[in-house]
Amino acid sequence: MATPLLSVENVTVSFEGFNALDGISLQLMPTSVRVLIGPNGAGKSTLLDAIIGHVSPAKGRVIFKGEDITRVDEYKIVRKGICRKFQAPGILESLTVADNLGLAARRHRECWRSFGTRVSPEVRSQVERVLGLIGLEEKRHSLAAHLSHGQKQWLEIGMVVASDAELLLLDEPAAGMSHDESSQTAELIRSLSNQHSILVIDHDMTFVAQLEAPVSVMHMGRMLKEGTLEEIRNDPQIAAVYLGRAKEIPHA
Ligand SMILES: Nc1ncnc2c1ncn2[C@@H]1O[C@H](COP(=O)(O)OP(=O)(O)OP(=O)(O)O)[C@@H](O)[C@H]1O
Repeated sequence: MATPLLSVENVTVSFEGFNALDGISLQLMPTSVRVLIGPNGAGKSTLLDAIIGHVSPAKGRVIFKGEDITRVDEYKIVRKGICRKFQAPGILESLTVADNLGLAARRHRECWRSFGTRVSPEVRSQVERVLGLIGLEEKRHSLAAHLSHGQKQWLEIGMVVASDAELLLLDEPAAGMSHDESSQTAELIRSLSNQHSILVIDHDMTFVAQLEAPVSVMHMGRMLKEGTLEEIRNDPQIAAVYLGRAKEIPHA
């Protein structure tokens, strides 16, 4: 059987005695997409924080590529190949699209001493590859400030990809997008799963259905259920957790 890229094993995270994560476990295989849903306060963001080393678990382990990273510093975890994209784009608006991607690629390939010198052919080809993936070739010389909201989100996903991360953590990547942009984002994430593993938090069930991926449902810091969107949708326990709102989950 294939080895998981990521294993979260019985992780507990406490804030002043309150368990935001309460012995949660999750596995993610290489080149796969997983969607994380759950009501507000379920612990979804805290789980991403625990994976990336932003909070330190009181109990349990996080294993990435067979290595225990539970208490490794956040910046070292990023270098090991996990990268997180927050809901608000973190791009540099005064730089061009290509320069934003170049920065992300260089962070991992070249030491900071070489910053400001010529861009290496390796970085240049990485920028071209990612521009193609995110569909922004035509915008390569545009300032990031001039992009639409959806394009800014795609640029930031591109920056995560340019950094060579193997595991991408995406927090509501389609938030605030039009229906078309949202569909394109789902398509982009599906295509990225050829080379990456992607853990996506989202509340928008139309978007979740478009990802065509297994869904993990969190509730009160625990994993309530994992399955297809259809299985999740038909589970009465989950309907109760969402106080009836699970009926809004569309058929996959
Ligand atoms: N730094 C913190 N200090 C204290 N409590 C926190 C902290 N971070 C999160 N919590 C609490 O932990 C619980 C889980 O929060 P978390 O943000 O992980 O939930 P979530 O599922 O991401 O919710 P949402 O969908 O609203 O973003 C909440 O009750 C929250 O108030």
